[in-house]
Amino acid sequence: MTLESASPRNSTASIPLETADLVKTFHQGTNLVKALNGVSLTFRAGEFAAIMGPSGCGKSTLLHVMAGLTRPDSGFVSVEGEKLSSLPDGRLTDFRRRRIGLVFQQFNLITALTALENVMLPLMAEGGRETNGARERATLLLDRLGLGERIGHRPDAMSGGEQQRVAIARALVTDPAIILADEPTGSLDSGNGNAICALLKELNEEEGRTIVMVTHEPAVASWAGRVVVMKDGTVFSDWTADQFPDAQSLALRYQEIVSGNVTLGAV
Ligand SMILES: Nc1ncnc2c1ncn2[C@@H]1O[C@H](COP(=O)(O)OP(=O)(O)OP(=O)(O)O)[C@@H](O)[C@H]1O
Repeated sequence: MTLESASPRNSTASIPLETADLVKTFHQGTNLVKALNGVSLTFRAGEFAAIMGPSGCGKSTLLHVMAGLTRPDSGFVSVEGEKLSSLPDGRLTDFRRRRIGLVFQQFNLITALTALENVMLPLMAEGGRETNGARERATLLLDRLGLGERIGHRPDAMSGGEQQRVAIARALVTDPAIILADEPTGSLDSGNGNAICALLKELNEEEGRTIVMVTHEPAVASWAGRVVVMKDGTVFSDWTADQFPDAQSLALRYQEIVSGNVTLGAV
């Protein structure tokens, strides 16, 4: 079963996500850390991309900037042609809620709410009022993700893999232009991690969802059709699936970069 799209995901939005020359600096005591140092990337509609790189290279910062959770010092992010920097805070929050689906390593579900209520949250109107069709859409999504029997359960009564599927359902419920996932398998064992990767791949292939996922695991990144490797706040390499035929070859190439055995010109 494929969920019907309420938005023109593949028509007007051929470039759902673009970044241009992003720079982001953080203060750490008296030091300045350049987390992003000129990142320009374009993600096409229906693309499934992984962002990899050694710890501290700026992956999460990039994802947060693309999600509008962190404002860059310079450069811009454009989602479906809308520059996030041109939106004041209130409109940015609203835009993000409708057009960007977020998935985090720690699931970020509300423990006092059931799976169904968590998934309905992005559809609730001002004052917590239920909007038309919210319950039906959330139920359909949870069913689609194999959680039809679990909709009344609270997160602490669910496995990590189930909680992450609830979080993915919540990310999908507004039918956003893009799904941004920060280490979505990072808190899961390999079996549950694989199941989440398979689910993301299915959502990408069967529904044309554009997905950008941060991970430091080559086995997880190899599910994607494109792998961007970052180093020191910049894009070090940008590979398509034909350049890494399997997880093992990706792991080898990635390890060479992380260990410093490859220079930029050789990638
Ligand atoms: N809020 C912050 N305040 C200060 N420094 C920060 C902040 N967020 C990130 N940094 C620094 O920016 C750099 C990039 O961090 P970021 O979390 O984006 O890296 P990462 O590649 O996601 O790392 P990891 O794989 O370990 O999660 C790091 O040096 C980090 O210490």
